[in-house]
Amino acid sequence: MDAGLMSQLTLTNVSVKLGQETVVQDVSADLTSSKLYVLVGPNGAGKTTLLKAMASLLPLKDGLIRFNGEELAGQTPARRAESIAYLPQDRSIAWDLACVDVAALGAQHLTPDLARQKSFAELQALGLQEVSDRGVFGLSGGQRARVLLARVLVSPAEVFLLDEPLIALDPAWQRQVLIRLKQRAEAGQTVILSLHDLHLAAQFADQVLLMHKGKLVKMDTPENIFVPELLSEVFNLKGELVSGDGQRTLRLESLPLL
Ligand SMILES: Nc1ncnc2c1ncn2[C@@H]1O[C@H](COP(=O)(O)OP(=O)(O)OP(=O)(O)O)[C@@H](O)[C@H]1O
Repeated sequence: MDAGLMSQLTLTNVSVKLGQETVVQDVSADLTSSKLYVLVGPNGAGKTTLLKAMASLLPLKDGLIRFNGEELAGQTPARRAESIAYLPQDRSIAWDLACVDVAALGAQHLTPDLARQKSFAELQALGLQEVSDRGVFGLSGGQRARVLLARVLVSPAEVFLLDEPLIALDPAWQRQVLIRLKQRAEAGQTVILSLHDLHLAAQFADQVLLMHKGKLVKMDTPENIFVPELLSEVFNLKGELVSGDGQRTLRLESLPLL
């Protein structure tokens, strides 16, 4: 992508308070287009909260989030939706609409016919062409998760925020979805997702955001994040990343419980 067309999501000293607790603390990062970012961290590290804050679904206690220099908090939801799409962790769907119609809800910028066409193409890419006319209540958990992912991917947004997009997917579809998301990054979009599977994070991420206790410990390449000291300090795991033939393999062992 031409450097002049790069888009940038900028977090400056972002803190979020939930109840009495500051659960995201002083996070700063520049997230640019054409990259796949993976948020990792133990349960309760603040990944979901940070993604919701980036989607402007939570107010900030401190700090700023800007997209291409413009503060998101001041924008109308419709304006924000032009730049940012969000997949929540909750995969519930309220109505038993056909898959193709659920996915088309993400493409409100198009005419109904074009939205359905685009949504069918995305469902096809996610292996759901045969069930596209079926009601979502009759799908398996993994199929429904892919329909909701399609709804996000048909949007015109430049940034995709995806909270645990691989939940409920079998191992083959976990990889297919990551390949699809990587294609989106290569096509110039910014893809930011949370994952618990560190092996997949190591293989697919361009940059990893390592979170622990509400703080961004480090944002860097998998090679510089999955090092023995950080794996032990943050995850209580013994491990190392082995690179070769363009592949990254993470070897992990448990340490005794703290
Ligand atoms: N409504 C709330 N009020 C108070 N604290 C909350 C609230 N929601 C979440 N928290 C706390 O905020 C912290 C961060 O939660 P968050 O869901 O962002 O973590 P996470 O990294 O996504 O975790 P997981 O991997 O378990 O999904 C946790 O300690 C959680 O208990």
